[in-house]
Amino acid sequence: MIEAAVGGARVSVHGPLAEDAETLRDQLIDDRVPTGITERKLSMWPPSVAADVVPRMTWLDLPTSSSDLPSVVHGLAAERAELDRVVLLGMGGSSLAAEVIAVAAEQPLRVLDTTDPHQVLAVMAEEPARLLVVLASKSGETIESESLSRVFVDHLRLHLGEAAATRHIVAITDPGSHLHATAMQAGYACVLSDPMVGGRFSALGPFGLVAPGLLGADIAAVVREAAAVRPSLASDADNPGLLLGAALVAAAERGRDKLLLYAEGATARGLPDWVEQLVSESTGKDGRGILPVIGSAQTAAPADAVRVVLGVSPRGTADIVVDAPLGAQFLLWEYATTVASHRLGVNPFDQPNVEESKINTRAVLAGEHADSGEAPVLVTDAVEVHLNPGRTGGPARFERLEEVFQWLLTMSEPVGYLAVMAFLDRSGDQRVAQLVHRLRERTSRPVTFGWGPRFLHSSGQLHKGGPPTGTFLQITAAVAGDVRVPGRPFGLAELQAAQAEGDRLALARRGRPVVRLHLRDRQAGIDELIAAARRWS
Ligand SMILES: O=P(O)(O)OC[C@H]1O[C@](O)(CO)[C@@H](O)[C@@H]1O
Repeated sequence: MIEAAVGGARVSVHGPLAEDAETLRDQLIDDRVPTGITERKLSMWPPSVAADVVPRMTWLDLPTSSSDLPSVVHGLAAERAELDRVVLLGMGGSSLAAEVIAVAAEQPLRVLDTTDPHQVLAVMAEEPARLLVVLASKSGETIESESLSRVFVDHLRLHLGEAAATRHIVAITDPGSHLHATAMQAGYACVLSDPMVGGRFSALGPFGLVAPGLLGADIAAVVREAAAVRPSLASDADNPGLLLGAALVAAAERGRDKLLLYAEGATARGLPDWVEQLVSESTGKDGRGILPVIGSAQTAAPADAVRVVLGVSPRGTADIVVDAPLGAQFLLWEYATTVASHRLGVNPFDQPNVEESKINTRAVLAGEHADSGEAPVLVTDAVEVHLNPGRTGGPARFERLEEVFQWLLTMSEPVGYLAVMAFLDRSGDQRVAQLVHRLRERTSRPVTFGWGPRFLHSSGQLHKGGPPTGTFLQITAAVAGDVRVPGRPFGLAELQAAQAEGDRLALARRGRPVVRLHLRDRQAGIDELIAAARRWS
């Protein structure tokens, strides 16, 4: 076992990985990586990315530069004390950390990082007079956030009147964005972010802190926890972030490039989703990358995976344990991901392949690709099964849903993974997770799960840009009622369907196996999937 501890944070590496991690850590020290990162040296990075990477290292300053933020947020909250239902509209890095902090603080933050009309309608059904809506988008242009902003601004104005609605809206964005201009014009409270800090590295800035702070979470403590470990990042000894990065890379370099992430204890409960975005979107490109797999029920990790526990490991079965207060977890993982990206030779701050699905989505919305939906290869009472558009190989027909599951698992052998992507309501359709449990019981391969379109801003980058070993199961569904997007020619249901189709086309274009299960009736369809999975096991 090898460990590094500082400021209440402790990283330990166990079993055979410990020796490899120690060797690699020493090599990183010889290469002067700790100061290379903290002193933002261009020479750390391949020349093709260095000029882009180095100016984006200001996330290292957030433990200091965010020290005034808690009092700003406190002021905003005090002026809006009666608005006790906080709704956060934002994708990926603009909402994931906020959700983690709110979960740890047991504050009921309503996060809408979706285009699912059912999930959105459930929040719209709440009393408008109590809503405080946070519009969170660095760019101000992300289609989900922009559409949801239109929906909620219109909703508040309709119920409260234009003048009164203004107090119910807080914007978080980069200076100069379209959202910034709108906020200024409309008189919304607006908290500006550092434009050089990328979304997934912004946990300790306004995107992570404002929404939970408005609900009363102790965000000053989160900043302090990060500040306590910040000095260690420049040092060779007692640098837990360096050991974590070394362990991730040592494992990946020996072919163990999947992280089975488990959270232990209330503090870390929401953390795996945030780590998933950070690691997969930062490293998953140029055919390389580390695949996080959250909360797998598998007892035996496949040979190409390492087990990572966030919190105190009770069973001693982990390869890596990161036991730290939340603020320190954020900073250590950001640093370790930067170390891993350095070693992999990728730019941690871009997400080139997310764009592909976005372009396809816009094309689908514009009516192109109208013929991409080939005839289903199986139709049951409530489920249609579609294979890759323009696919090569694979069965021409399936007789039963079980055969579809079996085929997908076979396609993920021997070194791949199966990604289940559900474009459903993550509050109302949670039962679909039972299907994932069954699939995990039937395979030794990693099975990931993501809600669409949320995962598009997380593991979606790695699906397309990372190692080409994924097999994909997409679940889409009919909607019972749509939500109109004011000023746009589409509603949320059409947008959600176009996002699923856009991503399916991007995956299929790479020759990856993709099955789409379309639920013609949501609840009956989910019932059928679960029943088929049970019959099969
Ligand atoms: O804050 P924005 O600009 O709306 O972006 C949201 C998310 O979309 C991405 O840019 C791409 O997935 C993420 O990196 C980011 O966190």
